[in-house]
Amino acid sequence: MDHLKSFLNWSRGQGLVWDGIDFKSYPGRGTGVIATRNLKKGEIILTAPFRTYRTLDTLSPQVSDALSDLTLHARLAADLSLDNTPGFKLWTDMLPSVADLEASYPFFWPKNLQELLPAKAKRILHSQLRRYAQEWAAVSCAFPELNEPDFRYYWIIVNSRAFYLMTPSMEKLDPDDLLTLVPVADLFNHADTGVETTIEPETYKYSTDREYALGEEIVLCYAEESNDYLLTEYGFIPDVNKWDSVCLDDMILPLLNEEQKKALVTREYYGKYTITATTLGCWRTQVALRLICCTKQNWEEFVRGVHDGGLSQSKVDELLVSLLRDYQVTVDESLKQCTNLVEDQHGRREVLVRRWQQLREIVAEVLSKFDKKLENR
Ligand SMILES: C[S@@+](CC[C@H](N)C(=O)[O-])C[C@H]1O[C@@H](n2cnc3c(N)ncnc32)[C@H](O)[C@@H]1O
Repeated sequence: MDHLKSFLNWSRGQGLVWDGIDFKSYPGRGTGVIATRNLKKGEIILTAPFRTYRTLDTLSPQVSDALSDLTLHARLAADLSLDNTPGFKLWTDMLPSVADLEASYPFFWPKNLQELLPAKAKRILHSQLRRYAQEWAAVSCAFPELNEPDFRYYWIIVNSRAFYLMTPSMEKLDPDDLLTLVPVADLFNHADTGVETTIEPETYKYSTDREYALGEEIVLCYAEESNDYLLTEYGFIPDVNKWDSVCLDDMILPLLNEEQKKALVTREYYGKYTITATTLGCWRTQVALRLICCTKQNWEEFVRGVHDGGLSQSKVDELLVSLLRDYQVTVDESLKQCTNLVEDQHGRREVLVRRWQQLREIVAEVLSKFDKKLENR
């Protein structure tokens, strides 16, 4: 906690201002933000001047010059790895440790555990690992003195703590170049909904999205995404996530022939098929399944909004239910494999088991809704 106090004192000195909040450690979530009085909706709790951020504009000239072709993510990670200023040391001292990250991030897990992740999480992870390998190859060539564990650590730190912010000077930038590290604001933990941000000349202001009672944790929504995404990008799975979903790509895509795949690509409906506990198949899922169940002409008309697809709905529902029943078998097998893993002190087995249980619950809920829907037909 002393590290946190020193960092907060330094941050105040840099011009960060907060009111009605404090920072404390939460079991299993690291440091978070707590209300120190009852807060009304819309109260400004944190003001962070642009000059305290680490962005494209604050990269050291050596990193900017040598790595101009790389993503800002990689350039920020290299810049952090090479920084040895005293203020920066105060920040890094209170960051999660290497051991914390290694336990929670699938990126660091051994291959046998990575292979047990659900398909969507695996896809995100593989793309992270591919990108990381390319970026490290370029960074190590430009800065041979850098050691890989440092770069890898900061690469994940940037991944888990940077926001996409748009300051006026960034308006013309490529979206990837909006990545910004904002000290202190990066202490908010995540939940389904949370604090709001507004931009004022030279500062970002963080305000309450609702009333908070004294002692309540104040959170931010990092992304309205599934737990597969939160696990691979941020290293945790919340118990409650109204944005959670099951990705059906691995079940639907193999059912499509080449012509059907082409039709979906042309219409920009290829992949990202999901179900949630509240939707019985998202719009994209409805589109893809209809292509399998209906004539091409009927499908074209559905996609163009000529009709609502009501006549083919029961066929679509039946196909979806049979896919979900098959998926239930996959889920149960994966759950069994994860449950049989040897317990490890990092809690990774527990995370895998919880994730598969969550997917099982969503599928069971959707199937029970379908049962009711079919009964009422
Ligand atoms: C932006 S930082 C938030 C501050 C962080 N807790 C700390 O100690 O520095 C994001 C990290 O906080 C943790 N975190 C955030 N929200 C969480 C949640 N709801 N449950 C568990 N861990 C969470 C994860 O480790 C995540 O990678």
